[in-house]
Amino acid sequence: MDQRYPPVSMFGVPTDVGAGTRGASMGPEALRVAGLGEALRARGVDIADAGDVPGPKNPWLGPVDGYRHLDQVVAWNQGVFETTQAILRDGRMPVMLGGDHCLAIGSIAAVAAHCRREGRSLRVLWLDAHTDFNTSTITPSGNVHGMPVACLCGIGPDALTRIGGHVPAIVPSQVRQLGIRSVDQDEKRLVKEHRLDIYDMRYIDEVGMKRAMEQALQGLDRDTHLHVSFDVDILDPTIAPGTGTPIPGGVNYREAQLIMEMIADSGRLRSLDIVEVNPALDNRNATAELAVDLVESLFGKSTLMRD
Ligand SMILES: NC(=[NH2+])NCCC[C@H](N)C(=O)O
Ligand SMILES: [Mn+2]
Ligand SMILES: [Mn+2]
Repeated sequence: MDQRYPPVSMFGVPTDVGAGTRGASMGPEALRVAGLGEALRARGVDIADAGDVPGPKNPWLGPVDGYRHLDQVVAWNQGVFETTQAILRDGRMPVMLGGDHCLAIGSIAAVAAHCRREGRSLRVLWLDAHTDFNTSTITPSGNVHGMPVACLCGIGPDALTRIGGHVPAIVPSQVRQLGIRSVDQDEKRLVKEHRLDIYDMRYIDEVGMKRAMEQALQGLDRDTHLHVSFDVDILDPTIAPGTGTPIPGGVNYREAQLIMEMIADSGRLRSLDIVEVNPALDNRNATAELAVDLVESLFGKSTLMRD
């Protein structure tokens, strides 16, 4: 299997405007300090650091009409969209360092537009404790990081659903969600209604991670673009405490490695988000360091034994 990767451009998006706890804005620097660039370079990946996307400061206000900081969320996502698009046009693989998970609206909208242009199929693998499928009317918090999947599927405010120029940017059948264990009451109804393909922790407990991942990756073909949106709160909080909305009962270290190894084996990874690292809540950068370790596996580190 072809284990080579296209050249990578990582970029930081230092904001927490979509979250209800401050600190994910420090995520990009924490991932750099944990050695993300060096680790991938040591693996032979051609990786450049495109620096940080600019955007407005966090005004730290309450929700208005069901959204907290909607204007700021839109502005940041516009920047993410443009940066992701420019990287893809250069023939490189975008790796977004968040920031909170609302930023996946911009990155995935750009990836979807790119796939549409190139006539390639897109699969989104959403690694998360949460389904992030809320809307302004059902959200318990108003935090837009709980809404990106819905927005990408065309359910949300125009300013966010239209970012990629095509509404909806993606359809639910392109998405697989893995690691889920916290879904709000009305959000449950909505994900069922839209038939999201969800591999929740209960399912993983019952069938095991190998089988769950095989199913989540089923149907990829030679020219499928696989986008991985890695919310570090998929991990159990005992190993990844540095995140704003930790939920007990997450994936353990070996399960997390297996997820990444199986994605690497697919040979289809073409874009990545690493989001919700919150250094203010972390224990000596352990969460960023674990994320770097896992991303190394995503780029083939632990396939050595099978080469
Ligand atoms: N990307 C995240 N960490 N999302 C957490 C969302 C939590 C909760 N469901 C909410 O909507 O407020
Ligand atoms: Mn999330
Ligand atoms: Mn989450």
